[in-house]
Amino acid sequence: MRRDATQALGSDGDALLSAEGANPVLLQAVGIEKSYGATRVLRGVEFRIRAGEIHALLGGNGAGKSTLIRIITGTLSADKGKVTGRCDLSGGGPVVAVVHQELALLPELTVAENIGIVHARGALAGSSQRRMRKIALEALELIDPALGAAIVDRPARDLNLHEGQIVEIARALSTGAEVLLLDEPTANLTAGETNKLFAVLKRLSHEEHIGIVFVSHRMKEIRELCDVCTILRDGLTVENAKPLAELTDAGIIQQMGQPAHRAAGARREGPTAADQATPARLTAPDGTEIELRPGTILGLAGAPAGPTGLIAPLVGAGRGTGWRFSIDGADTRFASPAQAMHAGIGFISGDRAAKGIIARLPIVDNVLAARRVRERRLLVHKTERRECADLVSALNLKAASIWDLPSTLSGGNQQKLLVARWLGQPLRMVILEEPTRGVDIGTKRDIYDLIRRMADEGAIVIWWSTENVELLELCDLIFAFNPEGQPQGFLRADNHTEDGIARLTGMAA
Ligand SMILES: Nc1ncnc2c1ncn2[C@@H]1O[C@H](COP(=O)(O)OP(=O)(O)OP(=O)(O)O)[C@@H](O)[C@H]1O
Repeated sequence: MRRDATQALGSDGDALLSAEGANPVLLQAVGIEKSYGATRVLRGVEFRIRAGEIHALLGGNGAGKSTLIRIITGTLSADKGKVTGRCDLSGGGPVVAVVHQELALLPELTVAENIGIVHARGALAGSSQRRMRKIALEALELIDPALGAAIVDRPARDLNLHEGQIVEIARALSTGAEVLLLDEPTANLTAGETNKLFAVLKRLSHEEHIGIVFVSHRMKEIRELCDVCTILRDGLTVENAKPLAELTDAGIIQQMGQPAHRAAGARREGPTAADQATPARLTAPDGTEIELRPGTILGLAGAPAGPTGLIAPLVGAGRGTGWRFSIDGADTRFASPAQAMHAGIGFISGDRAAKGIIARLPIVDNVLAARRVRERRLLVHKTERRECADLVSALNLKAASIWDLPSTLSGGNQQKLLVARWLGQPLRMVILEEPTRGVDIGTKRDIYDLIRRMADEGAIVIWWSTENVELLELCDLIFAFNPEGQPQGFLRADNHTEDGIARLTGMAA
C-alpha cells in the first residue's frame, strides 16, 4: 500500500503536475463560490494541496473553512468554480477523506468491522470477516502496527479518543484516500495524545506522501505540525499555500482579520469586599479540600474523567461522583440544572451539541435561555430582542438574523452564542468546560476578557481546559487530575509551566 509521490498525476495529465522540485498537486479548488440566500459565504476561493504536505487551513469563525471542506469532499455543491484531483472526483474515487472532531465509528462493531465495512460485500459472513480483518490490519500497519494488533478485535466503544481517530484515519487510508482533511482533530485530545497524533500525521505525509489538511485555531499546534497555510477571510483566499516560516503569528492573525494580541485583563490588586465573603468549599472523594473566594479563577487540568466528576454535580447534572460542596457555609446539592441556575451557577460547555445549543429554537431563544429560566419567562419581549441584538454585536457573533436556527452558524459562532447567554447575569459561580473549543484566536481573547470580568465582578470561575497555555495565562490556581480521574492536588509555583501540568496530569508524551 506504499505510495509513490511521482505517481500522483492528474487525470487531466500535466495540469496537476508540480512546479520543478515540488511534490505534485493532489487536489485543487479554483474560483469556488457559495451563497446561502443573500449570504455570500465563499466568494472565489482558491485552494490546493500537494502530496506529502501538511497544510493548515486557517481563518476566523465563519470565514468559510467548513463550507470549503464540504465542497471539496462533495457533500455540498458549489455555485461556481471547480474542484479537480488525481481521480475524477465526480467519478466517485474516494481520494479525499475527512476526520471530524466527533468520531463516526459504530460503537458495537469491532475495529476490524469499522474499517472493513466499507469494503464488505453483502452480509458479514465468515469470509467477509476474515477479509475485513486483513484490510483493517494492513491499514492500521501504515499508522502504528503495535496499536493495530492491540485494538483490531476490540469494539469501537472501548477505544479512547486517540485510538478512535487512528481507526478513522486507517479507514480513510484503506479506501485509497490520498488527501486527509482533519477538522480540529486535537480539540478533545490530551497533550500526550496530540503528540502521538502529530507523529502519525508527519509519518503519513513524509513516508506515504499523503496530503494532509489541518484545520485548527491553535497557533502553537499549527506551527509545530504544518508546512504551509492557506488563510480564508470572509470567503476569500488571502494567503495561498504560503510557507508558514514566511509568516509571523501577528501576520497570520492580521490576515485573518482578527484584532492584534492583547494581554489578558489585569488581575485585581489587594483585597476587595468580595474577599470578606464566605468562601465556597469543594471536597474531593479522597478528602482533598479546595477553598475558593469570590473572584478566584480555578483551572482544572487533566483528562475528562477527573474534571467532569467535579463539574457534573456543580451544574446539577449528576451525583454520585463523590464530590461535595458548600456555598455560603452550607452543604449544597442541586437536583437539576435549573436548580443550579437559580442558585446563580452558570455553565458554558464546549460540547455545544450535547450540552448547550437548543437546536430547534432560534438564536434569540438560545441567547436568552438562562434569563428565561431564572425569571420564569417564556415569551420574547421587545426589550429582549434589543438585548439579544446587543449581546450578539458585543461578541461580534456572525449571524444573518437572530431568528435563524443555530445550525446556520459556524462552529465558533455557536460557541459565542453560549457565552452570550451568561453575559450580564448575576452569577455566583461560572463553570466552564472547554469553553473556547473551536473558537478563533481573536474571539478566544474576547472570551478570556469576559471570564476575567465575571471574576472581577465577584463570580468564582471554575474552568476545565485541555489547552494548558490558556489555564496558565488566566488562572489564579490550577488543580490537577491524573488520567484515571484522581485528584493530584494544586500545581506548585515551580510546576506552573506547560511541562509541569503535563507531568502532573500524566498527559506528557
Ligand atoms: N445552511 C446555512 N445557512 C445560512 N448560512 C450558513 C449555512 N451554513 C453556513 N452558513 C454561514 O456560512 C459562513 C461560513 O461558515 P463555515 O462553517 O464554513 O465557517 P468556518 O470558517 O468553518 O468557521 P468556524 O471556524 O467557526 O468553524 C458562516 O457565517 C455561516 O453562518
